[in-house]
Amino acid sequence: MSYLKIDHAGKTFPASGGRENVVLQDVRLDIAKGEFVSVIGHSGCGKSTLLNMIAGLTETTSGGIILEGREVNAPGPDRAVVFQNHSLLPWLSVYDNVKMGVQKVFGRTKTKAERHDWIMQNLDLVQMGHAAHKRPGELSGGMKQRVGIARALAMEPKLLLLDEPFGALDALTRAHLQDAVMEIHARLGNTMIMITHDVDEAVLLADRIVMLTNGPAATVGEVLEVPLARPRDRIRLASHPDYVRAREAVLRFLYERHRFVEAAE
Ligand SMILES: Nc1ncnc2c1ncn2[C@@H]1O[C@H](COP(=O)(O)OP(=O)(O)OP(=O)(O)O)[C@@H](O)[C@H]1O
Repeated sequence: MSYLKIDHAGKTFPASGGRENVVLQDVRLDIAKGEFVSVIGHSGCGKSTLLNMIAGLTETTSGGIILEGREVNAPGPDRAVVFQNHSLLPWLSVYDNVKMGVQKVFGRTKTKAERHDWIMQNLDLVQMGHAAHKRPGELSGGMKQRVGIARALAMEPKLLLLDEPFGALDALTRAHLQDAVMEIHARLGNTMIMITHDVDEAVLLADRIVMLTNGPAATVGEVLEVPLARPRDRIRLASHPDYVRAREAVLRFLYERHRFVEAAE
């Protein structure tokens, strides 16, 4: 039995004039515990919709999402999401933003002192302990994303769902945060699913890359194993034959699909 099973899942939205917009159709995927999966596909194909279905924020229209043998049909603290644009509450300090989730999950099982230590431990994990008292407005984009990751991790979710978390960041900050996510994954061994538009990011981080076909009715087109040992070093990997091969395979998939769309228009 797989840890997370996306079982023939589909999503149709109502469209204007009584029509229907079939966004995803028959998506099938089995994800193992501790796996890092990247999801890539052209803009608008349904990546966020898929992640939202796993998060329980969007209902599936057909099929289902099964996490550890139980069907997902609502959001829950066992699935934390980090969005591209941080969703921190601006009137709360960094500390209190993380505390909100911690109270919800550990309000009954950890003492106040334990919860405090846990909040600080998670902020330190993303090197943001020093900014615990600051408000989100006083932080850079990269720092806000770090806090968003800390807040998600502090809930000890079974699944960490990352929806283009670094899309709005400059290349250097992005690289630092990619390294931070790889370290966290190595240390905690959590199951992570990350949407990205960035082929290098997908190859660097993932154990497997799930490539979605173009919409409408997008589905899994190809799944690529990334056979690179960890820890991964971006500089050393850049010329590694397996890295280059994986990168090419993803580019080819996207390029061929893209051409197909143009030809069909
Ligand atoms: N709540 C909604 N109601 C109606 N249609 C929606 C809704 N959410 C998404 N869609 C439609 O579903 C399709 C897929 O959107 P989605 O955001 O999942 O794509 P995406 O692959 O994540 O795009 P991008 O890469 O540009 O972020 C789009 O056509 C979008 O208009």
